[in-house]
Amino acid sequence: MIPGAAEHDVDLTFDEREIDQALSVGPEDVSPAPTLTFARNVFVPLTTACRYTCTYCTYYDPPGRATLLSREEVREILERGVEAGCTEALFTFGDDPDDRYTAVHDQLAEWGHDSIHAYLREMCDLALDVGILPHSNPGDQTEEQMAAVSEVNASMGVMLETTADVQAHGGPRAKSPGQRLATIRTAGELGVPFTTGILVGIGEGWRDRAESLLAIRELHERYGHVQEVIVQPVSNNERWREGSPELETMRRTVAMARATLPEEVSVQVPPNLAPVRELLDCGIDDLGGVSPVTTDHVNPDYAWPALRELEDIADGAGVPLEERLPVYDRYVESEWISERVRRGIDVLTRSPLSSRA
Ligand SMILES: O=c1nc2n(C[C@H](O)[C@H](O)[C@H](O)CO)c3cc(O)ccc3cc-2c(=O)[nH]1
Ligand SMILES: C[C@H]1O[C@@H](n2cnc3c(N)ncnc32)[C@H](O)[C@@H]1O
Ligand code: MET
Ligand code: SF4
Repeated sequence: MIPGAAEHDVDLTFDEREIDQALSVGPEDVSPAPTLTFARNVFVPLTTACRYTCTYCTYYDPPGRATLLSREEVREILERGVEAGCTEALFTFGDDPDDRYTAVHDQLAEWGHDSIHAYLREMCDLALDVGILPHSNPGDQTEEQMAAVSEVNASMGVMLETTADVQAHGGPRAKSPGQRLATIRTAGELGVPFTTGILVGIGEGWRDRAESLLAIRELHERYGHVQEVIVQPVSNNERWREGSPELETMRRTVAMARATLPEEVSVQVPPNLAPVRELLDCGIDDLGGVSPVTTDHVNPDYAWPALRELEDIADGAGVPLEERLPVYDRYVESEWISERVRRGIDVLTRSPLSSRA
């Protein structure tokens, strides 16, 4: 049983046979993708406050140090993004930051907001005004929280991380796999194009990886909302010293993801954290959000490769590199996309992505 699944009323029905099937997949069983995509983004770390303390994460600050970006700071980042031709504003920050930190709560109140989601909504609105599409990943969300921001986001996301009960999520404040799955399900119920993924090397085993991918597949089969699944290797930093997964582990996991997930769901590996050249034959078809402007605030020691290097990676594999929006094409014309976001998309696509700087 997946920890927290019963509590969050998540019932998944895959069986042992499907797990065995996923476990039997290797790189030789999948084909390389015919194209590689990426999105040009700016990272907007709204706050470093977080209710959790994942042991692999350097992003969160202890209470007292945590900060909140002001509207003007956010505007400045967004404008730099637009100038650099970015299409995505990646809003990602600590989970429920106002829950544990009175300073964050008080600052929000001073700015006239009763929750981080109310502020996020205003910042997404600002992004659309400035001319860039919001993709928010605020961690776990209730239906009410997600509904408050879904119509001002082109897509949203949360990493499942793993369905296993790992020590990295231990302690009194721990991510619950059941709650993560409930967040992914909520996105499906609300019709939000969604990004999720697994974090590899945090203490999970092969069976857990198979189970995590099957859980994502089942939720996607119900709602059709998963646009991409990130296979992210955990990276070393000053809090996490247990190392990153071996190349062979990444190769088998990417192949497992490709073989387990339906064809329309992209398999993304971030080029700053993994040797993507050596994973292309395992079925990656997306390199995720890459920023010409901001650092990866979650993994600040790992710089983004230049766009020229992405071209080089695609060339090496003999496939075209294509820029995409934070929302995948198949959702753009659907009723899931609000009028407000559609207008933002129209403005961006009037100047073809391929002809931009
Ligand atoms: O720069 C990063 N982008 C991350 N992204 C952004 C992602 O690369 C792109 O924003 C998506 O591909 C959407 O275009 C995430 C998005 C999610 O929805 C969920 C998790 C992540 C994780 C990261 C991350 O660690 N670093
Ligand atoms: C936004 C996402 O960043 C990921 N994340 C957090 N810390 C690390 C790390 N050390 N290495 C790789 N990914 C990490 C988690 O998967 C989170 O969901
Ligand atoms: C640095 S993690 C950012 C998003 C959120 N706190 C999560 O873990 O999912
Ligand atoms: S990974 Fe996300 S939830 Fe975990 S401590 Fe870092 S910011 Fe918080």
